[in-house]
Amino acid sequence: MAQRYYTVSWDQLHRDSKALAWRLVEKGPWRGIVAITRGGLIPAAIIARELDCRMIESVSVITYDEEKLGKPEVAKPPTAAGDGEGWLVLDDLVDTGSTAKVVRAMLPKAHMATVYAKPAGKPLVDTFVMEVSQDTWILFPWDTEQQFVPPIARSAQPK
Ligand SMILES: O=P(O)(O)OC[C@H]1O[C@H](OP(=O)(O)OP(=O)(O)O)[C@H](O)[C@@H]1O
Ligand SMILES: Nc1nc2[nH]cnc2c(=O)[nH]1
Ligand SMILES: [Mg+2]
Repeated sequence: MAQRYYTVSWDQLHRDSKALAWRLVEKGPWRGIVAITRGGLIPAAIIARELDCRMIESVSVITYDEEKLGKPEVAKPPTAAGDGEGWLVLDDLVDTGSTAKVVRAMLPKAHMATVYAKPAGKPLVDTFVMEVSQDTWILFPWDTEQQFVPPIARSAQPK
């Protein structure tokens, strides 16, 4: 289990994805975008809009069962992106780098980018926006919902 959580709101995800688009627009032009599903789909949609790109491919890699790391399984390989030359591969984050490694092997010439990166996976991506520590679990807006929390005074330990 992660030692801490970092909650990302829809607003923040939109802002951080646009910041990534600003970095990527300078590195194009791009033939198309390969989204690593499922987490890469929303950043890919935001970035495709900013880069004016309508050629979207997907690759599905299943690496985690909730917070439990497993062996990456390719549920759907990319078919339209060849060896990846001129293509941009997008994911929400890189953590251990297991997913990125598998996708790199399929698309060796692609440019890989994520919105968030942890230190262990950082060397596997070409561009990212924000680094978070390795012991942090990022909670995306699709993983969470707003709910009641009790006042601090009621949950604090008595002295
Ligand atoms: O760098 P890694 O340690 O491989 O972790 C990063 C990957 O883990 C998550 O995907 P997940 O396997 O949970 O699937 P999902 O995107 O379908 O939710 C996340 O979206 C990245 O794709
Ligand atoms: N939501 C989420 N999925 C992950 N997969 C690997 N690391 C993470 C993380 O920090 N948050
Ligand atoms: Mg994923």
